[in-house]
Amino acid sequence: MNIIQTPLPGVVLFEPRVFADERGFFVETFRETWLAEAGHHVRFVQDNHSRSRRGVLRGLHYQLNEPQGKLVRVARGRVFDVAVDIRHGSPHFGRWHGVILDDVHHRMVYIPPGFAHGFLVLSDEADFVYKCTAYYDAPSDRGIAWDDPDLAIDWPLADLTPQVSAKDAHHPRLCRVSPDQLPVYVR
Ligand SMILES: Cc1cn([C@H]2C[C@H](O)[C@@H](COP(=O)(O)OP(=O)(O)O[C@H]3O[C@H](C)C(=O)[C@H](O)[C@H]3O)O2)c(=O)[nH]c1=O
Repeated sequence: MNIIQTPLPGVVLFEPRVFADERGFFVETFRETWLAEAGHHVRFVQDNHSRSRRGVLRGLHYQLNEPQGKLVRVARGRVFDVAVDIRHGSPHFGRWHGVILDDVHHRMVYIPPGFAHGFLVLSDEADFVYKCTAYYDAPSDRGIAWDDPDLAIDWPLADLTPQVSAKDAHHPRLCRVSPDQLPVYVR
């Protein structure tokens, strides 16, 4: 397993060893020790799985109460995955990092609590699976505009027109979110 600290502090890339043979492949997708090795002492309490068609963009989402850390990966397909530091008081506030996740290299990303998260599906279909460090709390589910001009996320749209949910189409720009509606940066 390669553990790579990304240029966005806190966001970590995991590159597992993939064992391919004539039957197919085998890959370990989670070890509790990986997170500790990466400097994150967290416990996961919920697993999620979403399936999306090409061009779907889910995000940018975050949870205000009990912010969720997420260990994300693509079980099938290919996506462009983005994390944004939106923690009020963070020295990296408003910075984003994007990475391709797919079912060839099986890379995973850990996104700490307090970051907004989203992804764009590049394959015909994508099964996106992830572990969360806190339970889903619908009342405190929040979002940031995926196309926020201040974030200027370089989504690999090419010929894609993003398909976003009605909810995701109406999230505010980060600059319009009051600080009390943002996760707090804890040094
Ligand atoms: C996230 C979640 C959703 N739901 C229910 C609520 C809705 O009735 C339905 C679809 O929810 P939503 O449209 O919020 O699903 P996504 O757009 O995939 O949201 C996720 O997408 C981005 C990329 C994330 O990082 C978050 O994990 C999460 O916000 O599932 C649950 O019951 N439990 C959950 O944990």
